[in-house]
Amino acid sequence: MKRKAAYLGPKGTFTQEAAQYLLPASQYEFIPFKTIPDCINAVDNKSVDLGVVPVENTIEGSVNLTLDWLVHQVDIPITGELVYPISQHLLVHQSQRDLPLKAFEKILSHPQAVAQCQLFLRENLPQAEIEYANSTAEAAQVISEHPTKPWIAIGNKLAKDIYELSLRAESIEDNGNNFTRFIVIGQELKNGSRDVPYKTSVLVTLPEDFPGALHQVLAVFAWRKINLTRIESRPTKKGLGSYHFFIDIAMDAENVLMQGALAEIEALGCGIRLLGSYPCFAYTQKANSVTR
Ligand SMILES: O=C(O)C(=O)C[C@]1(C(=O)O)C=C[C@@H](O)C=C1
Repeated sequence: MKRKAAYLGPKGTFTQEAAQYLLPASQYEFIPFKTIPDCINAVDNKSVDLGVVPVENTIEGSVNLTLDWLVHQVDIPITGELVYPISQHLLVHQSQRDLPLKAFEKILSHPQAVAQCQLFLRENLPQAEIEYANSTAEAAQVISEHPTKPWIAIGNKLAKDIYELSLRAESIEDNGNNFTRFIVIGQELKNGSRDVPYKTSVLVTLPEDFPGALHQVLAVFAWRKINLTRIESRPTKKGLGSYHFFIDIAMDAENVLMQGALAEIEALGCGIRLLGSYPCFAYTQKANSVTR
């Protein structure tokens, strides 16, 4: 029987592309969910085996909803990562395809997609109101359901084909270096061969706020020459000025150096939660050529 993989839907999202790139269709059934929390909850309540959700983009930064939901609402391990290229396009209903850009009244898309195209939108569609959708594909679907409206969606070519839309402008992101990091959460993937680099994600909470508290934590990694690939603070939601830190470390949690580092952070009185230790896959041109 096929394993079940949740992704942010509906059909035609970047998350679907990433999930299908990473997980073989022969082994997985892909199930769309309306929102990122719905996806994560489906993994948590075991109605699916695993889920794929976006976590960070090169232009716009963190997907805070993913980070916060993983920390505050559930306790599910991260079991893989894929960095996937993103290209945003303007999609319109066939009946609106000859309308000049300045005549469109509304732009629909996911907030991350809109943020990736700020310069283009300011220059070419300054008059249009922006309406956020749960995903780029949801925006494309709305356009397909409103053929007479002068509305435009930002999304990918998969959504263009699925919802039978026209391509009005291609690759409109502000920076060609547009990649999104997706994570796999839940049981399995993790089967990277040893030449796939491993990463460990932890959540660190400082014991109290004092000068140099964060410095002490970072020193634990620095003197061991352990490379950090990301550090992100998010509010603990317990009060203004109260933060915890997401730290990504370029090392497998089983490495003795890492175990020493994590033990030392605990000895400093910090709270430390292991979010996952997992293989990091990168997209290559040849479809489905991920090294497993
Ligand atoms: O809306 C989609 O298509 C998604 O898969 C979500 C998402 C995101 O949240 O970052 C994924 C990749 C792009 O950066 C834009 C949107």
